[in-house]
Order: sequence, then structure tokens, then C-alpha cells
Amino acid sequence: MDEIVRFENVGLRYGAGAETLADLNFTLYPGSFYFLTGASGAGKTSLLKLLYLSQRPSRGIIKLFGEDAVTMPRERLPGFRRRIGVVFQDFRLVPHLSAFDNIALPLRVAGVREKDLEVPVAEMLEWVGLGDRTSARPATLSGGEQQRVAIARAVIGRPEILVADEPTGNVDPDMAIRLLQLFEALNTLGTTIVVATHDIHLLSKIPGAQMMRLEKGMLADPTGSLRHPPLPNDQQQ
Ligand SMILES: Nc1ncnc2c1ncn2[C@@H]1O[C@H](COP(=O)(O)OP(=O)(O)OP(=O)(O)O)[C@@H](O)[C@H]1O
Repeated sequence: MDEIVRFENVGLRYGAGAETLADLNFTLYPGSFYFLTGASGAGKTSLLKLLYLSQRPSRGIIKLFGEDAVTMPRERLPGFRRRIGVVFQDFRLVPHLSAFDNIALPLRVAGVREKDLEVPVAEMLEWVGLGDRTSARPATLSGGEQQRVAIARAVIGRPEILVADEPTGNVDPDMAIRLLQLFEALNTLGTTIVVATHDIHLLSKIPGAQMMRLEKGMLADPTGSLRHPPLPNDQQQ
């Protein structure tokens, strides 16, 4: 497959107001790493929702894995969503499940046997620095710890696309880099990564990444094409 996502003239309008997203035209390629940047309110979360199929556009065409995601029958959506890992801005952990069970969820849904999930889940807990919080429920974890559980849950099933909305917003700079390294490792295994972030400093940490910048609901590059991020020196201001 030479493309994994294609948006053609996509617009999104909530209710009767002006369009929140307008004239989006872009293609994402398998195995690439993308940052989505833009000021608060520019429409990053809205664009990600279109990508992980929790929101339908008001106009345009969205192709995902080579198929038309807009006209797809509803009963096929869950199968498609399973191919996409999502780190939500508000985490959305299951409150009555432990950190371990939250992370194990995608594997259990995929039918992985109990004896086969212990090791990968424990390894993932270690990787995100929560090896000693295995049994903790979300309410007893800090915001940053919950964020790390949410990331571990999104990546453990090795999704074909990983969509992450401000995934480092609640962690310190060292942990932010560590989490980006986790995304990079997943990317090396072939997952297409889309990370929405305000944090311009993160962009230089993944030299091969490409950048999409939203301005008031439109991709800032007039051609709508993806651009490489500026060189690290340009980001110092
Ligand atoms: N469900 C909704 N109903 C109506 N308006 C919405 C809805 N969701 C988002 N909006 C509006 O759409 C615009 C873009 O919001 P969005 O959350 O996509 O921006 P963002 O770039 O992700 O912002 P932030 O960085 O603050 O998360 C905002 O003006 C917001 O108020």
C-alpha cells in the first residue's frame, strides 16, 4: 500500500457555525512519523477524531487503509478502529481496572491468551516507568502516570496507525523524550505515527518526522502538503 490515509477536500462543521476544519488535503504514508501542530483551538483534536473515526466529516473524502471511511457501513467501523491505537487527551482509562488490566485490554479484545499477555504487559509497564504500580487503579495515579498507562494501552497491540493527542502534556521533559522514543521504536516496526502537540521542542527529537501545521482549521502550507520541520537551530527562538 503506498498510502495509509488520504483526506480530499475534507471539512468539519460542528452544528450550524463556521467550519472548524476546512479544505484539508493531505496523504499519510505507511511507516512515517508525523507531528500535528497548531495553536490551541486550531482544530488538532478535531482532525485526529476524523482520523480515528470517532467523527464523520461534513464534506470531503477520507480514505483509510485504501477504503472510503466516510461511506463505510457502521458495522465495519469497530474492525477498522482496532487497527488504530489512540492516546486520548483525557486518557479515558477504565476506572475500575488496574494499570495492568487497562494496558492488557487491547490484547484481551484481540483474543490473546492470559498466559501470553503477562510478559508483554509487564514489560510495557516497566518501559513507561510504572513497574511498581501494576495493581493501581487510575484514580490513585497522578495525571502523568495515567497518561503513561494510556500510552502503553495504545501501543501494546502494535497498531498500524498510532494517533496521540498531546501525549506528553502531563509528564516532565525526560519522560516526554522517553515516551517519544517508545513511539519511535513502534515507528521502526512499521507503525504510522501521528502526534498532536503544542510542544515545538519535541519536533527536533525525531529528525525524520514530518510536520503538519493547522491554522484556524486549515493546513498552513497553502499546497496542503506535508513539510519537514525546521532545522533544530530555527526552533531556538
Ligand atoms: N464537539 C464540539 N462541538 C462544537 N465545537 C467543538 C467541538 N469540539 C471542538 N469544537 C470547537 O472546534 C474548535 C477546534 O477545537 P479542537 O479541540 O479540535 O482544537 P485543538 O487544536 O485540538 O485545541 P487544543 O490544543 O486546545 O486541544 C474549537 O473552537 C472548539 O471549541
